[in-house]
Amino acid sequence: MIRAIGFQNAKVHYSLGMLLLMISSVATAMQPMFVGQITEAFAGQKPVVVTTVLFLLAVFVVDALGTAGSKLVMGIASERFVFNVRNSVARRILHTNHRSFQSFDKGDLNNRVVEDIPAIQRPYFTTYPELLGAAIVALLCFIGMVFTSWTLALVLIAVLTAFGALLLIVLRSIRTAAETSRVAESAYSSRLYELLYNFVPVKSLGAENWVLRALNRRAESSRVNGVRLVGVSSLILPIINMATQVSLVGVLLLGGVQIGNEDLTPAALATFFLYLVYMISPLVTLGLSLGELREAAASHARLQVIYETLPEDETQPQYRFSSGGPGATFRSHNLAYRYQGGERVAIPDISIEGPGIYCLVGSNGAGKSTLFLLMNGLHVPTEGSLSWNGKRIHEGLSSDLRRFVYLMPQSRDVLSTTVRDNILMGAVIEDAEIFALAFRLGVSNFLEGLPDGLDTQIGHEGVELSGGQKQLLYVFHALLLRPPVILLDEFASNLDRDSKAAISDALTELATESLIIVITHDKELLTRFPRHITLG
Ligand SMILES: Nc1ncnc2c1ncn2[C@@H]1O[C@H](COP(=O)(O)OP(=O)(O)OP(=O)(O)O)[C@@H](O)[C@H]1O
Repeated sequence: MIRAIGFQNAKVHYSLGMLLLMISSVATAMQPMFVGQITEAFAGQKPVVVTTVLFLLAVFVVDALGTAGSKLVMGIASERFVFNVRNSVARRILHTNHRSFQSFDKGDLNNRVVEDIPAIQRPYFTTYPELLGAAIVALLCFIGMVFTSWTLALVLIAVLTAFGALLLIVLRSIRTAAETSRVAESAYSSRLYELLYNFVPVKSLGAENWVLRALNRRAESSRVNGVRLVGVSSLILPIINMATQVSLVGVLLLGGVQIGNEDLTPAALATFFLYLVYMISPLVTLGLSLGELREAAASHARLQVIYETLPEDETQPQYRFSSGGPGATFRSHNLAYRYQGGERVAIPDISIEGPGIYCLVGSNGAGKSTLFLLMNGLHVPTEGSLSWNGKRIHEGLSSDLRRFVYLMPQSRDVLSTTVRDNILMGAVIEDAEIFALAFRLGVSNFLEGLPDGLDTQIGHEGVELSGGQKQLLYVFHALLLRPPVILLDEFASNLDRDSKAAISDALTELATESLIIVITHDKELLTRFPRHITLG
């Protein structure tokens, strides 16, 4: 499946690359034959045939051009492969349901996309072509050897079979070592992610050394596993070296004996030896490539897990929510949600009639944020039921439901893009409407003071916004889109008095047609919006 995704629009380049590679490999394997003929002419003190020399030069050129051309088109195809798979995995991650997404560690997920995808393209674009080229050269050289001296060729087979068996045992251990090494690297990446995210608290608590020690422990585990992998992989080359040395010595000794017995001519031994030398480099490539294949298999398995454990979210909801005029109604019955860690959050039976504004209150951990996630379908109830406008919510409805119920979560950050993109998040709304809203909220100065207006870049390459300015942008989205239901989790915690009052006015106006539920601990807002729903 991953292979089919990766090869979209890359097959033509790939096939051309393979063809060029095969041509250059045949050209390589023909060289000993021509060199052998020239050597025999020298040895027999006969004139060298010009066409043989010309053929030798021609195969040199074809070899060089074929190798370079093949590398180029394969490179183009491999970049396309990585691009395709990255897009597909990112799509799967963003389209999966919330519960499956939560089961993944974010650093680990990042590591799989950034590291494992380039790792899995290697077999197709480097290893298999190398294997094919090596196999063609080795096979043709071997045929040449059989025709030169079949007894020496038999000895060679015996030696290579013995060392081949040894190689297989090593290759099996490489796959296991590669898997544990990738897991350790991901664990390091996850920890690093968390710590970078918490840079400010770490610095202000003076916890740099404590954090470094935690990071070092993961780095140490990654190092130990890396060493283990390098350790097993490093056995490949000595095995191949030994195999070639034993082959070379064996052929020379046995060939010498055969020459003594007049079963073989010195020129034939020279040609056989030449074939063997030409065969050695492909054999080394073959051994090393097989090792790389085992490492890539480990990465492939990690990516496969993403496709298997992140199901694609529903694309065609069977039921379309519509506000059907003002007044969304919500009901819950025996509702509970159990987190994967085992925490069970029970929600009392609730009945809410829109439009209007309600405050959702309760102590820390009472389940307010959990209820919001259930209300907009990101969490699917593990017990009981909930319904909007009499329609019971189940998993298949969630994507349509989220267009009906807008949720602004408690923890959110701006994206490194323009102010306009951060406000709209893909929605199509005229700039004039954004400025009109800013004017109504009394925050025009904020938007007009930005260096490039709505095109101002936010993030490390642009301006930094204050916590309150960020919250303004998040609330803008809801006020502009005016969805039938709006859930705001602590929307005002960083807003100044004036902004809070202006947004509250705007929400009150919006609440004539929409149902707005606000999670807040703010006394002013609790007084202003007197209808409360209490949890816990
Ligand atoms: N991702 C999670 N995995 C496991 N348990 C969770 C998760 N998120 C919340 N919980 C648990 O669910 C319970 C309810 O949490 P929730 O965030 O809904 O409370 P809350 O009322 O919004 O709290 P607060 O006012 O502090 O934001 C808590 O006991 C919390 O530990």
